[in-house]
Amino acid sequence: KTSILWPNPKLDELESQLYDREGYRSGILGTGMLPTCITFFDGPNTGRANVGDWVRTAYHDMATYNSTDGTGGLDGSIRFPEELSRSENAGDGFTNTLRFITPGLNRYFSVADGIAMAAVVAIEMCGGPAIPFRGGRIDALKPNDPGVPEPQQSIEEHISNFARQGFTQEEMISLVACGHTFGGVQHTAFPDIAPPSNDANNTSGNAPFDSTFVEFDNKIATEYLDGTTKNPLVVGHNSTTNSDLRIFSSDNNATMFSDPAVFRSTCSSLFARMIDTVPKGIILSDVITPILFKPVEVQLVWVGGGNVELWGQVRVWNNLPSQLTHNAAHVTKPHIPGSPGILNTWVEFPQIVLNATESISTFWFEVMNGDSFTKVEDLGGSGYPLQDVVMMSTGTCYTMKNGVLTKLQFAIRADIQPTRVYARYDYFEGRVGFGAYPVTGTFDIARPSDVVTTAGYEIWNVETRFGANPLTIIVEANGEQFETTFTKDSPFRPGTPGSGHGAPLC
Ligand code: HEM
Repeated sequence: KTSILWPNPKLDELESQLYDREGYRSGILGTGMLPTCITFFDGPNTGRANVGDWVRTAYHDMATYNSTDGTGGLDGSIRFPEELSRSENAGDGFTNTLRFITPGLNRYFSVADGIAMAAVVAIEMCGGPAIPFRGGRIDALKPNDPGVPEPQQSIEEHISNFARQGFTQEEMISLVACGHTFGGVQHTAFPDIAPPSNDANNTSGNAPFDSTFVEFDNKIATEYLDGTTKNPLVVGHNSTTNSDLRIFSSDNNATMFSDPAVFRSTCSSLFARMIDTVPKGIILSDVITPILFKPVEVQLVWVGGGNVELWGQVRVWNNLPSQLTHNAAHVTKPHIPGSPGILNTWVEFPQIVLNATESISTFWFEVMNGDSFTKVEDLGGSGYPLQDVVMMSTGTCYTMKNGVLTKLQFAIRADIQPTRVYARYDYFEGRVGFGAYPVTGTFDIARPSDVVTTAGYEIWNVETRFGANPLTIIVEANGEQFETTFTKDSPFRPGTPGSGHGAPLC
């Protein structure tokens, strides 16, 4: 349903973060699993991998959930130093995860959605099942009550703890096995459980849960069942902390099955429930699926001289039509293929110059495949809507002197009487890795005295200290809002994506 509404910046952003995993315009998450799943934030030779940290982070953020009153859950509260310093959150895996994902967050992409999506992308890219992802988690503004299970606790405590989180005993057994197919116990974090290591390729002393600790598979179960497991929470020298042993055997191994397909589908649905366990009152979106032909940053741009250009790209999901046609003009060969994996491709619009006085209000494009079947992409007949009330201008530029200063230039339709013109920008509250989360601020823009009117548009020149990325200019008129967004990567110059992008220096 939501996928046919355009533009829908939040959906577009989440879809891109979820599915643009590598190459040009990739989001931040896929890069954590490339070139392989052994990749680790803190450098090689630690014996660790991002995938372990990311999946554990999602679980620990969620595990504070209290199903009786709907408090806690996956809400990004694990970013607070007070939560991080609890013994139930021992180790630096959470800070590693937060430091990796936070720079990719913004007004549409909360810490909580970032943590949930990081787990989904990591699990999928490391051989696991697809996990339906819904967006819309809202970041908590204070720490949650403690409640993450710890290895020295009794099986009774674990059963009641998981019940509080909303999981039965059987689901607890499965979820622990699904999580512990990745990663292991680090000596640095749990010196009493994992022995020290002299291995130069395992400086953290990682004792893996199974023999394939960066791969999703059911070896966590089969090695446990056939007695070959080295899982430090099953065969650890200190029986008090052998929590996986107590959990896995708590129903006489009835749940610890060896069928890989059942393991896969069970984990998919339990991981989905894990990330969808959010505080009461938060309503998540529908499952986000890839948009096959997705307009990206399509907008009308003021280029001066009374002219307007239609700029933008179409992202083609994971395949390549032989030709993409836009408003009947033949276009472009795709020039930036995504790398193997998910073969997303971006196709730049050709240069389309319009006189500002004969503006357009919709666009559409055609996709032709080898069999000469032509498919029109026009939002089911209505066309993709464009607004021409406020347009960014190619006259915008940056200076780096004394911090960043942006010289904004934008055009507002002269027949509009704006009741308010203002800017919206993103920034981080707190330090990255130490409680930071993205927030949005605004500032009003007064009509400059030197406004010039050309071809039915007023040209506004405004200086701002905000080198903000993105920076949105919003015009309120007749009870409606019209907006245009400047990003560092805005296609200020048509042409090859990845080069000549972004506002030029002044
Ligand atoms: C009673 C329940 C659980 C206990 C006592 C427990 C305990 C532990 C311990 C002690 C570690 C070592 C952490 C480190 O050294 O950094 C660990 C790692 C991990 N846990 Fe659990 N865990 C439990 C449940 C879960 C669940 C339900 C999941 C996910 C669904 C999960 C996912 C992970 C992952 C992925 C790692 C690897 C972290 C890494 O390698 O960086 N755990 N767990």
